Amino acid sequence: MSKPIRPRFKTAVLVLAAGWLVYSTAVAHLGSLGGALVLALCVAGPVGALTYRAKSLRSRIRRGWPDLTYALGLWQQAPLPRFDAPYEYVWPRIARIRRHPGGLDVLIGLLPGQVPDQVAQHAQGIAHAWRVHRVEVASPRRGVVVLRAWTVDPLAQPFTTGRAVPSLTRPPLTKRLRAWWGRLAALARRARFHLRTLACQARTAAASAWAASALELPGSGRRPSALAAGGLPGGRAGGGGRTPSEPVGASAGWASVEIGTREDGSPWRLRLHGTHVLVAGVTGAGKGSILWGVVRGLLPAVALGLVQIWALDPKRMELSFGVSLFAKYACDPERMVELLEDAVERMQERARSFAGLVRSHTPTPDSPFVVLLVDELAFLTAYQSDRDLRRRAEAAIATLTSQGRSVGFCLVGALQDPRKEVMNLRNLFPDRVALRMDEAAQVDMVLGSGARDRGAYADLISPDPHTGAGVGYVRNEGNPEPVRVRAAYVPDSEISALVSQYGPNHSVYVVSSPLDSNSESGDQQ
Ligand SMILES: Nc1ncnc2c1ncn2[C@@H]1O[C@H](COP(=O)(O)OP(=O)(O)OP(=O)(O)O)[C@@H](O)[C@H]1O
Repeated sequence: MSKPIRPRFKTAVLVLAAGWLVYSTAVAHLGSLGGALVLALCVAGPVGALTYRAKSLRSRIRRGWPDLTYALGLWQQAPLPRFDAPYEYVWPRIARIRRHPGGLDVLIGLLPGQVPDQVAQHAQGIAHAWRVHRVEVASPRRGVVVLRAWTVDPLAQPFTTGRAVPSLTRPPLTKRLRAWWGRLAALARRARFHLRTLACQARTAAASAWAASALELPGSGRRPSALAAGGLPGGRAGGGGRTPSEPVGASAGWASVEIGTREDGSPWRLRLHGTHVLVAGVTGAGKGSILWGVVRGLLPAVALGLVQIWALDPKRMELSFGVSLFAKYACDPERMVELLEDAVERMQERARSFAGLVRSHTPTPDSPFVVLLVDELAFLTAYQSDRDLRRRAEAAIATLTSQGRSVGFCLVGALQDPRKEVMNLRNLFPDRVALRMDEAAQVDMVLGSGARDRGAYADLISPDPHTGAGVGYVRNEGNPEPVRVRAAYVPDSEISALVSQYGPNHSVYVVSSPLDSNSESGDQQ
């Protein structure tokens, strides 16, 4: 028993001796006031440290981990060294706790026979036990699980890229003061979040530079030319096989568009060229902000003639607001199906002309990148009472999504109900976004099996539009890990501004008018 006490005893004697030395020096030079100050510091220091230790999330996690793992059923019985030895239990140990910009990463070593899914299915219970906003589970390597605890929700505040719409009635002073205080607090939280992000990025960059120099890699710190050209999804400029001789399209951004923010504070760029995107969410989940984010991001390239946006708007309430921005627009069932079939025809014609000559499509005014926005896909595939129209629509959507991406056709479809009876073609969309969902099972229907267990709790997104609209989880083709994102809100005033800036500049071929149920065809300009 005496062995572990001895070093502590020595330390205590040394600390007391040092304290006495500091105290007597302070009394000798500053008198009794100096002595009182040193005494106050001596009391406040350890009390502060003990309080922090007791209250900090890090120490709460460490202290409560054995009990929590017991409650979650993650304990195992240790093998008995002798038949008469008492039973002993082991639990997955915390190897390390690291800071990340929005909270803590807790690195757990799994016990033999345990799999990450066993921990992942308790992510919610762990978040409640730790009193944090959310816990994500990832397994970066075999035998290890990282529990990413988010203490704050960086996406709780909505944002737009346009100007705020001024309120018509002036709220009372107390309300205004509270709103100002809320804004200040949110600003401080954002600043803190961004500072932490910067610090993390600097640390990561320093670590990779150090690792590269330690390994003496030639050209360390430089990206391979293929990546530097922006061909990666998520590259800030347009990509998709872009060559240095095509600066125009690159600056206008057609391969991907920035439509919001990811949970880690980085911009959320939605890849469009070379893929198709399915956006699912209940009514009011914010599908409109994604559709309008795509439109807003593509308009500079539309103005250059490199991109065409075709809009299918069965509700007549969403995309009709900016009808002059689209190369084609349809809102009644028959015209919408015709428009889809027209896209299929053009796609096949382009494929025939590319065959043997071009392997990847690069937009030019002669062969623009065509983005079809379909609001409420189920209207064509499930709710359509005309069986022939439904069959034609399904055939056209299936052909476009299975063959269109390599020849510069992208379908962005929105729908409310992701069940197979409603949308049996969802597997043909490589990239998918799950906004707020009604049921837990629907999350996996949209994002793929196991997405919810990996932390995509789309069914738990707040129904309050201020906190939850536009919030969702995105799963890209190359990365099965769902990423939490929030789309920027595109207010009506901004759509009007886009219409007046870009609307009259290019010719509009309206297939059917949003104001008229008797559809008509023809060139408007
Ligand atoms: N990104 C966002 N940030 C904040 N609020 C948003 C955002 N997107 C939408 N909202 C709010 O939520 C409301 C509903 O959004 P929206 O109409 O886009 O939902 P939806 O999913 O398209 O619904 P529906 O399927 O019924 O058309 C909007 O009126 C707006 O107030």
